[in-house]
Amino acid sequence: MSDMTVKDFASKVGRDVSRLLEQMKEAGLPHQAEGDAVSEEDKQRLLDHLTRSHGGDSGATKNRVTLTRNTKSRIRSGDGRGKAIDVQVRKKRTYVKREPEQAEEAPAEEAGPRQLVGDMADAKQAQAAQAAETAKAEQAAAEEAARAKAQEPAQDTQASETAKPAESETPSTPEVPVPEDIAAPAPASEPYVEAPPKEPRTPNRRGQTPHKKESERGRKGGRDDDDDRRERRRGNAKKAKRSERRGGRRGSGGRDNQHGFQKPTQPIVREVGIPESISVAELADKMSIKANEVIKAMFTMGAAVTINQTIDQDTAAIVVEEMGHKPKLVKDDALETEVLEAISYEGDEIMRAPVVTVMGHVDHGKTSLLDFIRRTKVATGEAGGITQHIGAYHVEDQHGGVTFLDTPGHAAFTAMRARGAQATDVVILVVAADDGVMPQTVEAIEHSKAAGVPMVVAVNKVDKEGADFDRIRNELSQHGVISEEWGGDTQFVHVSAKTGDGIDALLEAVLLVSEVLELKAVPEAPAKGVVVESQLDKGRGPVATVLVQNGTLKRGDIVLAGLHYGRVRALVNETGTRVEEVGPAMPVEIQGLDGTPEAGDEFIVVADEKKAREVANFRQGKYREVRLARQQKAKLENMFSQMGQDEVAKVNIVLKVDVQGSLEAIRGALEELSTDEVKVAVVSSGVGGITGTDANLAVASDAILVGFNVRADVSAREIVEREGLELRYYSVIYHLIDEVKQAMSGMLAPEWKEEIVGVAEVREVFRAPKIGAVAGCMVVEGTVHRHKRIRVLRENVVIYEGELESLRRYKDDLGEVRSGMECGIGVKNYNDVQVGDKIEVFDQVKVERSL
Ligand SMILES: Nc1nc2c(ncn2[C@@H]2O[C@H](COP(=O)(O)OP(=O)(O)OP(=O)(O)O)[C@@H](O)[C@H]2O)c(=O)[nH]1
Repeated sequence: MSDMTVKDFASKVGRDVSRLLEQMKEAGLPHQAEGDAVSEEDKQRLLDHLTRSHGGDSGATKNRVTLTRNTKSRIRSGDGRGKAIDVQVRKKRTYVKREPEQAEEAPAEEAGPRQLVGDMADAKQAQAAQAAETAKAEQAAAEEAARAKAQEPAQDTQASETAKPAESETPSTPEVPVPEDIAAPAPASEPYVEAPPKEPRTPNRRGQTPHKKESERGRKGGRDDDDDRRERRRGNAKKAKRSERRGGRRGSGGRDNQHGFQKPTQPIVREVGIPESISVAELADKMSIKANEVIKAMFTMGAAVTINQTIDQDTAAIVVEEMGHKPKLVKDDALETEVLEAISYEGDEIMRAPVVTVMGHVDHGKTSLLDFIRRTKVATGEAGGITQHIGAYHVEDQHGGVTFLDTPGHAAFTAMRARGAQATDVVILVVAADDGVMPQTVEAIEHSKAAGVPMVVAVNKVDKEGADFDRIRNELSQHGVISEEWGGDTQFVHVSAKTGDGIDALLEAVLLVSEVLELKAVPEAPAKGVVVESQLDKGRGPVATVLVQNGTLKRGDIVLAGLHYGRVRALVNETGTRVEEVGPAMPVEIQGLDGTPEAGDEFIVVADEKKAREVANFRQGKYREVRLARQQKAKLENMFSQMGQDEVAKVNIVLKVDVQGSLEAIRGALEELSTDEVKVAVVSSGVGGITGTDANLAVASDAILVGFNVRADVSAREIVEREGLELRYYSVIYHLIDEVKQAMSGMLAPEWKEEIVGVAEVREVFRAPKIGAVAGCMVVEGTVHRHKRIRVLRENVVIYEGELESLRRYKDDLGEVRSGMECGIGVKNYNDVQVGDKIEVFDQVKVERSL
């Protein structure tokens, strides 16, 4: 074969002359110009160099060639008119000569480098030709893939049907250009195999993990060459082809797409911190699982909960254990504890005055007694001698001081105790001499005994005739209250709240008891005590009467009381005098709190205002949670889910209606709904609008507020809003009964609910002969719509239901008028509108249920 020039050679191999020269230079050949002669040896050197640079090693055991190809095609779905999708398939195939002996045997020398490059060029042409055929082949391959999929769906893990056929067709199709001179002759059945996939980063994935799924996946995806070869040897060409496809893709995926995640082989057991209450969503989050799983788990445990429902610590702990994690109960009042523990109450103790509560049966003279003592014993202040009523007062006797809590009756005493406050040292039990021991006398005895508070019996009304002291002693002894004369330890004092007889003796007796009790306090300490009562004063803001039980409360102190806190702006005692400080066992009214704490709330003086605020905020949050939990319980919709949790589910209702007649009917009908499983109890009912007292009662008794043709007033609505009470309005008895019935049977909650969309207040009424009454209104809430149904309310009671005849503003007829605007309203077929009435516009809205 005669030598040729570089130019000839370049044109022969279809290469750019300069590029070829470059490659020759890289191969260490001396050629510089296109006219330089290229010998057979030069070609051989160039070939060796090129082979090496393609990852092969001439004469070495592994030769490889990499082919890349892009094909583009367009497929149409359906009958050809459907959506056209462009499919681009990028393929990179590396072929490796695996068997060195075979390579050696190969007559590579015979073919020669010229042949090689020539064939390389041919290969290019073949490739081009093949591209034209690709679409056809794709079609065929798609069909084949579909068939394969149908036959072995479990094995086919490929995702994209559009990309799959084009790619899968390539490696095994005969037109793949495998240059014979590189791909030295090898057994026809197995000339070349694709480069084996790199070992996945997880070594020996197959069979190493105990998870069945994982190992299966490993087996499927990680099929290696050995498997493939074995399959080929078996002559199962089709299967081999498929596995090759899979293996090839997995191979490259193994290299490029391998991620570092390893599926944990053991379940992860987390330590889950559970606060005192937690929502289902939060709990799931802490366990790193979906809320649905928690809901499911709880459902199997017999509790139906919703994602936002708050559950208590104990329940949450059970759920966490059930899910295989470790619960860790967390006290979330750490800050509070820290603040409280930081206060030191160390110091010299002094004797303090006793705090007294007066109890007894109705009309036995409790108030009279308290009033008499206040009137006669409280030193009048500078403000014209008028004593101020602040819920507690202090009297000084020649024997010592006594502080009276000015809220007679055991209801107040117990309410305070229910809040954890033990304010009373001594109870004065008032028994009217002419009436004797009555039911509430007995209750009072029980309450004070339960609190472990000693008693002094004041036998009152001794000025009246017909007193039988022995009978009283006798009756009381039956309840464990035995007078000293009879060998017991209770002092009996005969008094008259009317004349004042025996009052001094009574005070003396109280002081005697308190001496035995050795009541002590540290005056030189930050104050702490209990809230006796509080209210929102129009001029002064929140004011609270507190009883200092220990320490000294000073003006300027930072007080944390229940859910509220504040700097004490002013201290006013029972005589109306402003004071700078008060010591132990003294009542005082304080101003400066940011809200009104509840009677019975504890108050403390803290050093840091910021911490006081934080604790108050925390308490408010906690209070809200407790309230939310309670709300959930009191909802009509949740009634069914409560069944089975307790022995008998109970739904409490506070009912207000428009007229006495409906009251009896509704009350009866509701109570008749009670079954063995669910008890419907109307805890309170009455005629008239829903007031703040009704709402408070509903709060206290976990009840639903139901208004039948009546509406809630402002204070009630405020409480409803604040406490999240359920307030429902009805105007048809059947609807009310039906909804409660549905809730009881666990059916869906009412799908349709009335929603008040606007309220207009009647400010003036114009009467025109033709059109009747037109109400000049101000829209005070929402929007008044011309075409929606309306009700006319008087004193929050519905007096008419119908629709609007006209809605006007100046001379324009309007479809709707928004809040804050005036308008003229004509009610269809109703002319009795009066100033002060309200016109409420309502809508029927669909309530979406969520469990
Ligand atoms: N004669 C006489 N009447 C008295 C005496 N103490 C109270 N009363 C009268 O008894 C009635 C009831 O007295 P209250 O002080 O209102 O009795 P109470 O226990 O506070 O009653 P409730 O507040 O309803 O629980 C009033 O009419 C008093 O005037 C007394 O010592 N002698």
